[in-house]
Amino acid sequence: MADDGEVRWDDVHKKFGSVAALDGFSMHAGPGVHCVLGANGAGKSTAFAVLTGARRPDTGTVTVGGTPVRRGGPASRLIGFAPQAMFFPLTVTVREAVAFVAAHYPNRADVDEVLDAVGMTTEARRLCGGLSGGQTRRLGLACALVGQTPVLVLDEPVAGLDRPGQKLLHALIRRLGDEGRTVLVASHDLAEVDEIADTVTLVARGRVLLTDTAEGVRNRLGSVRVSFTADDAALRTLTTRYPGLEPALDGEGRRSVVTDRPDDIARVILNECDDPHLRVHDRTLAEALDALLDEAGAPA
Ligand SMILES: Nc1ncnc2c1ncn2[C@@H]1O[C@H](COP(=O)(O)OP(=O)(O)OP(=O)(O)O)[C@@H](O)[C@H]1O
Repeated sequence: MADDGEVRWDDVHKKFGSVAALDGFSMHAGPGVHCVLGANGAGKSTAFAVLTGARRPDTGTVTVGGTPVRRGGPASRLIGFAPQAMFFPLTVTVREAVAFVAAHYPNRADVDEVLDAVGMTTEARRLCGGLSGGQTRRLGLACALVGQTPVLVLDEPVAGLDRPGQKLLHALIRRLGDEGRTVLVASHDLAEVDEIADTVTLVARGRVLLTDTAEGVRNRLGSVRVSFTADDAALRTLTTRYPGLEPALDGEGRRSVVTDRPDDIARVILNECDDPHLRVHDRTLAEALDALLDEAGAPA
């Protein structure tokens, strides 16, 4: 019997008219934070919609905790879902809206604690109709969290939140992942992914291109960046020795290259320059993802 937090899509197809939103989508995730990336229209939200039972796949299977998903079926009690946009009755209070959602879950959290977790304590008695965009987003997240479900599906959770709200949410998502919940996050924000992801999945044209650990993605390509200052003669020597190398220039006059041969590059720079201020940096996850998305022709 699969753990309640195990989610799985097997060869899922879903068309809207002639558009194949999912075209053989297969993915598996267990406890931890799993970031799903891909261009607009890649199929991320549709993959989430078939997981939560909001949409029915044309073919293929989707399971949560080993149970096939169907609208209103038992698997839906295992999932807390915050889609990109949520609409609330204008004349109920924030607290009432969260309490209404909580009533559908057997293992619900204390409503006020959840409102505190998303930074909405002072808005608890406000009417939903009077909330700002960011406050409505936080309310949607509170509704996703209040069921204390083993699986959380968050579609661009911090879009529209102010910086303190983003930090609060990122810390919360990390904590939920560390507690052993399965948290699926669709995101376009590579810095966010770098901060919270245990695994990264790239989606393009309705299919999964790759899934790897954050560490695995960092190591997939030439994994370090070498930065330095160099005069034109030294740069010429470097690019002659390594054709194809195109050192980037930053605003402070420093050059940098991403390479899987940092020792060789560093040796040339140290030989050619008197005072190159050489630094070797670990490549960030965002840089590695950018390169992978470019390679796949699938911008984030
Ligand atoms: N209800 C719908 N009717 C018609 N086409 C749809 C519908 N929902 C999604 N699509 C189409 O399916 C494809 C996948 O859309 P989806 O919303 O899953 O992409 P996404 O990866 O979540 O994009 P974004 O990053 O913009 O949110 C797109 O071409 C989209 O236009």
